[in-house]
Amino acid sequence: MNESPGAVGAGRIVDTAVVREAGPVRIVDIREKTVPIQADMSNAFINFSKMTVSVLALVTDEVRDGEPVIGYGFNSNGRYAQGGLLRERIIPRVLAAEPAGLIGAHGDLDPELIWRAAMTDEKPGGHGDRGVAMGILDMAAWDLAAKLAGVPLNRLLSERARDPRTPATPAERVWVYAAGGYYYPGRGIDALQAEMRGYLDLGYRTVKMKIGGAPLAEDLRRIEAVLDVLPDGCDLAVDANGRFDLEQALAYADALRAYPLRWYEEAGDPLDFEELRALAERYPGPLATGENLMSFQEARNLVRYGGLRPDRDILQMDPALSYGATEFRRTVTMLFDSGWNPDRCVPHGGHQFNLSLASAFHLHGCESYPGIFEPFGGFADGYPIEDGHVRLPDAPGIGLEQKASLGPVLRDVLA
Ligand SMILES: O=C([O-])CC(=O)C(=O)O
Ligand SMILES: [Mg+2]
Repeated sequence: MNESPGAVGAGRIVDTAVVREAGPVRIVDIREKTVPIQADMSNAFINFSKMTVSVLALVTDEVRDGEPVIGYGFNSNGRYAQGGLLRERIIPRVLAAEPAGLIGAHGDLDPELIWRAAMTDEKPGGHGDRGVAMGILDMAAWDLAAKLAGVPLNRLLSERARDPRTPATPAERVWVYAAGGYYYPGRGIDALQAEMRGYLDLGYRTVKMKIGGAPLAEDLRRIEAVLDVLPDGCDLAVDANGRFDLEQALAYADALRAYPLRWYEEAGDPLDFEELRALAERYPGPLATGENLMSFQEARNLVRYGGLRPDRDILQMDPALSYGATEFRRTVTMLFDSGWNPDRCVPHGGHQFNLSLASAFHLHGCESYPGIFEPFGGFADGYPIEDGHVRLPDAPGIGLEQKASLGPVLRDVLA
């Protein structure tokens, strides 16, 4: 058993696993556990005191170094755990699938085939929480596929899931920015400034803060206070979490254009493309949105109808919340076909799965949540942020075992 920090030993499973004699690897068990990631902080729309995450383990009969090979997945923060959907529909379909039907051209378990089995008898539309549940399963399927292939996920995705227009090898480092600046009870501007200084000390060059949870004048004071602590070469993005109607979105836009913001995020409802279009006509700076689009089809509607500008705006679709990497590869192709370069994408989510996708598909970057949404947020231990960029570990899979604080949570799914 690997005793390195963060190793996810699962001896108990070895005892019960059907150890394979010959033939392709089989999935022998799928476990889901709902865990809290509560924090008494708020964006303009929700408070996170009751936030939860589903952690899922895909257990195989492949044993290496005395341990079964297991793929792990979880959802990004902001959408709740999906135990119901997973346990009632998605997991039983994968377990009921003919094992040989899940083996792809590479002779191993294929995430695309697992995805299709899980979506059996699901009608089009109605994405929402189903996209989240599928994202959790798909993350585990890709973690598993990369572990079985013995390569880091960014390399596997680059080899097996890359659009031909994407560079042939994964990016070695990815631009990341620190997302924080939430509203906390009784918290003043000094604490906000201290939080942002902390991100700069960690090596970040771009920080993000919440707006829309306070009156405009107060938000402008908060923004100016953060800009005051940012040295040259650093910048600030702001995020309204879909709080504003058109009138409010435009009032903020008119005030925000006085500041050199990196972007103005999710002003209005994620599906109100008419509001977004009007905002894009009025606000000259970069806009960002997409984290609450839960499917390829919704992302396509954003590109078709949202009035966004491919030369400056940022797309934040989060693969972990929207049917996974298997679906995101289709989104990448759709973007190329629509005259967008995927390097306008900066996925929401702040974890290693999306970081691997950003590297494999040469996206502009990836979100990061230093110190919040732990232990799910954040990257591998020993990979510091350097001048706003991070490198990826060279271990098989997503690299979740390279983050010691995740170990107990992953082990617990199997308990
Ligand atoms: O507060 C949230 O739900 C997270 C969010 O918008 C972001 O990371 O951009
Ligand atoms: Mg956001």
